[in-house]
Amino acid sequence: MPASFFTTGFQFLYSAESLKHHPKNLHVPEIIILGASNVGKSSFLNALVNKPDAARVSARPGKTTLMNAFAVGPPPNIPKGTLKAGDKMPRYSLVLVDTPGYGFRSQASWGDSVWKYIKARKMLRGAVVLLSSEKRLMEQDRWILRTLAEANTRTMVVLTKADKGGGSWTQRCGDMATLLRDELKKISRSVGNGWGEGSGWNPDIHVTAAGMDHVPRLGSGGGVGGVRMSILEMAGFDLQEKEVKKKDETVTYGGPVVSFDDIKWKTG
Ligand SMILES: Nc1nc2c(ncn2[C@@H]2O[C@H](COP(=O)(O)OP(=O)(O)OP(=O)(O)O)[C@@H](O)[C@H]2O)c(=O)[nH]1
Ligand SMILES: [Mg+2]
Repeated sequence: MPASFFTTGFQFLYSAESLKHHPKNLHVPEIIILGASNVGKSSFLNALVNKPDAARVSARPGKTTLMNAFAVGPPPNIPKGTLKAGDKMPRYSLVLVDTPGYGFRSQASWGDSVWKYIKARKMLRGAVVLLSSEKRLMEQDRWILRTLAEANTRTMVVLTKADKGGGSWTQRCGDMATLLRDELKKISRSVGNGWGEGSGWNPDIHVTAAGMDHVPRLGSGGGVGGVRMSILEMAGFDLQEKEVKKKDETVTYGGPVVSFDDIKWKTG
């Protein structure tokens, strides 16, 4: 069900250099994909929408240079009365925003435009922060997690490239998830604005191998199924129904999500 949601009505929307270049959006939830250069953001988006060529991917860092917005999902059920005069009824339910990576030729403008977007974008409902399971946490990763905490933006962390790196991926990713939860708890405590475990950051740290169709013991699709559900949950959709339905903005989701452990055990 979440899979078909992400492949329905897919379209490229626009590229934007900074906040002022994003067209007005008052109705459709947005999810931003963040992470270091070359971590696999564009590959991850392509895996989500099940289209290998949706966003351009390259082995060389610095491929994505603008914020690129993509639409997915069926036409939304927005009551006509809530549309502002002159606004068109959107034809899709969710916007996914791919971003340029940080850490490559360190551009000051990157931090500035993403920071402004996170602080000011009205329909931003959540962020997916990608971290490479073959690398250590970088200073910029900490900065982005703290920025999201300060803006009180719901955040989920996804470890990518589970298929790379030596040794057992379960051990490697499990250790990294433990370290990250400690880091996230530390940020929660120091920011102190209610951005906590569950309410701000998702305690389930998902693992993906977006670059591959099948990873042994990770299941077909490399953990993307559980990630799709968590993204829909952050964006405010009801996953208990047969169809994916948009929830009232004030209702918080209390249903099941596929956790890191579930992925590990269910597909073993
Ligand atoms: N083995 C493996 N390779 C991956 C995975 N995800 C991405 N890659 C590879 O990593 C490289 C970078 O992927 P991109 O998706 O372009 O990374 P990005 O984060 O969008 O990079 P920038 O746009 O430059 O910031 C490509 O060669 C991908 O094929 C993965 O899960 N496993
Ligand atoms: Mg990219």
